[in-house]
Amino acid sequence: MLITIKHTQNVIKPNFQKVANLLASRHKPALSHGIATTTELVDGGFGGAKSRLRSELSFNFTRSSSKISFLYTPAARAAATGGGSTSLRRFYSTHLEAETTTTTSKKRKMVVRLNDQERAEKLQPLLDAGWTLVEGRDAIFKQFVLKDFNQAFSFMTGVALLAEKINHHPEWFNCYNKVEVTLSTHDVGGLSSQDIRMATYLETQANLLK
Ligand SMILES: C[C@H](O)[C@H](O)[C@H]1CNC2=NC(N)=NC(=O)C2=N1
Repeated sequence: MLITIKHTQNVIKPNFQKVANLLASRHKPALSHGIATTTELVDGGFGGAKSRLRSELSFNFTRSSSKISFLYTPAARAAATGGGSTSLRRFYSTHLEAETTTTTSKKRKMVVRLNDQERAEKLQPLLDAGWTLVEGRDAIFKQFVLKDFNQAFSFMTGVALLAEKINHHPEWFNCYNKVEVTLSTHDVGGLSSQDIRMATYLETQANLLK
């Protein structure tokens, strides 16, 4: 069976890459390495029969990079090269192990829920500034009262630009000069540093408009 470079580049590697990127963006500190396996039916080369190829994706995450390598298991190697011509074997074995290393972008911040110490240090100043904890949710709420609708909407526009920039969006309601904002991080099911950052920005912007 001929695993062409094209197949590896166009199918296997990008799929693994997607898994790795997802894991890199969502992995918990505890998850520093692991093995993911996938099996796929791959056309045999030169009219060979289809066979099931089981590949292993092994990954290791460090703070600044995630090293992803995928190896075809010995069984797959045997299945893939057994019976093939010598040239096929040679081709297959030279392209059998491909290693990709991606460096998760330095900018991507791993988002986790605030721990107790962070809540005491970072959440308390916001509660002092009028934010309240939402009943039954790990979220914070505040109603901002601006001069008029025009000011309220420009306030929201500025916040919307930050929301897009940091990929963190408020749950909000606007009625004339009032803007009601609820913040929580859906991806982690509660408050994270993103909410602190967004709330702090809202406070700064609202104070500028006073
Ligand atoms: C797919 C997209 O990146 C995610 O859904 C982002 C978008 N904005 C978000 N906003 C908020 N408040 N919480 C999130 O978890 C979140 N996740």
